[in-house]
Amino acid sequence: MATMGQLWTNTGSGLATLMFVYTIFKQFFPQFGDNLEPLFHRIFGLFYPYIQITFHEYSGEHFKRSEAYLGIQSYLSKDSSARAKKLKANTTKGSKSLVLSMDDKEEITDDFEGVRVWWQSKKEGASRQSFSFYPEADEKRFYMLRFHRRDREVIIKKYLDHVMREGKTIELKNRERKLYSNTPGQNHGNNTKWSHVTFEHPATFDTLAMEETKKEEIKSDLVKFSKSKDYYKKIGKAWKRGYLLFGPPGTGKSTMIAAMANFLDYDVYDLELTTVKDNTHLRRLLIETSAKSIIVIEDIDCSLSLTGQRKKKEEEEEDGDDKNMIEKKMIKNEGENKESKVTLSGLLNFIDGLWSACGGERIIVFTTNFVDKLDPALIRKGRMDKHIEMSYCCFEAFKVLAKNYLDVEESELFEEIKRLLEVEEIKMTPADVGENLLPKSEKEGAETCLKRLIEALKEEKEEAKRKVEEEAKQKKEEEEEKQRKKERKAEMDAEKEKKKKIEENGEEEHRV
Ligand SMILES: Nc1ncnc2c1ncn2[C@@H]1O[C@H](COP(=O)(O)OP(=O)(O)OP(=O)(O)O)[C@@H](O)[C@H]1O
Ligand SMILES: [Mg+2]
Repeated sequence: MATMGQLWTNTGSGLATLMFVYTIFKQFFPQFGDNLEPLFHRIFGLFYPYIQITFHEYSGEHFKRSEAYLGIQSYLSKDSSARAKKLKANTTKGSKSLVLSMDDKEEITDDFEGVRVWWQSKKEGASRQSFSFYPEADEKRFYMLRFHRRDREVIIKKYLDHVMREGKTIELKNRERKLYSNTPGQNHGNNTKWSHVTFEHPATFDTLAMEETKKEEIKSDLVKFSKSKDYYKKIGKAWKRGYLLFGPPGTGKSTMIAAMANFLDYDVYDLELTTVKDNTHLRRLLIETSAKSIIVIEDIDCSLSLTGQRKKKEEEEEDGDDKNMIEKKMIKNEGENKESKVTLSGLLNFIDGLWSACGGERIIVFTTNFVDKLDPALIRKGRMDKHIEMSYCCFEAFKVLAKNYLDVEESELFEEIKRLLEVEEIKMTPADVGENLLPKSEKEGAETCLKRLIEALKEEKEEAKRKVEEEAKQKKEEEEEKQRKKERKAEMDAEKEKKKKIEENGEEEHRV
């Protein structure tokens, strides 16, 4: 009895013969060729149990590569680099690394839910003899997917979706991420537009100096957000999340944003509100942002009329005597508002409303040095979902910096540093700690740097002590001055009282 292999070989050669006969027949009797083609395909289909789908590189719009083709290319790149024997290396626009894909005429197999498929990279078209600047223009590349017809359901309903989804994920991972900014140098008429550079900030959560538990909490919050597309859809909320980072300068707010972007593989839009003319312009800029991005507004407390309204209010509450001063300030505020008319409500409306229509996930991050200065409407939960305090360097954070800067994980000097940071509670920002740990010459070893940090911490302690003493002294002097004023006033009052009495007595004597 013939084996399965022999059976297929026989069928295969039978089909080849049929094809050959048909081609000859078509050449000699072209008038019958077209009529017989459907019949031929039907006969061929009876013996050939496979279905083929082709995905062309260029389809539809001219010069625009088909998304499906690119998705498949990315999807297959992970397997082809491991399995195909002939590979092709490409740099695609916006990709940060080489994309390896299988070369023309190569075939690889893929298994999905127990179903096997075959992918082939193919090329068709004339190879021109004449010279052209675009020698490849006539070549048409495509991927051909082949599968057994009994698997049609799985392939059409599930597998192709799976390929596209995975392909997109790989594409996103490979893409070059961008840092966008709306700098005033890029003026178009009156409005600034986004310009971009490659985003290559090296900060990661591993290099971020912060308590481990806090880092883990933020990381899992980000992961949960990025995977919650369906959840946000279900609850009818725009797929966005707001973070407020607050803390003194040099505690790592900007570094944290870079670490977030690197962690999620998102683009960053650095929005400079002072160059945004008005709410309409702001809206346009925000609508232009792409999905998978972090929109950053740094130092929100310094951002013009957002706090301008508050400034006016505060001024009204000021001592009425200084009217001239207030008027001057008001004029100044109006001047500022003229330059930029972005309002708090404009920004809030956008955060709350329009994003729902934009689709795609976005994170918005505000940073500030003074959280108390912000309008409560801006930072209420729901708008800024997570408030993260970036504070002075703790021992755990120091250890991260020591590892980053000096490659040191243990040292007997650590005890002293721990005591200074935890027992003495000396406040130093991670930026200052880092500056002290940074070797200043080739010769400087880790120990020298750690000792420099200890000295700096001690100096900081002295400085803090001096400050406290100075403040106490100033306060005491103010109290004394107040007391003196009080006593002087009491003396003057007594004097007045005395005078009054004398005068009253004089009048009485006069009357008597
Ligand atoms: N938590 C941290 N972990 C690691 N490096 C840090 C940290 N904080 C500060 N640094 C270092 O200090 C420098 C300044 O930090 P960063 O710009 O992030 O501070 P910031 O809080 O944004 O300050 P500002 O309020 O002035 O904008 C960074 O280049 C970084 O190297
Ligand atoms: Mg900053």
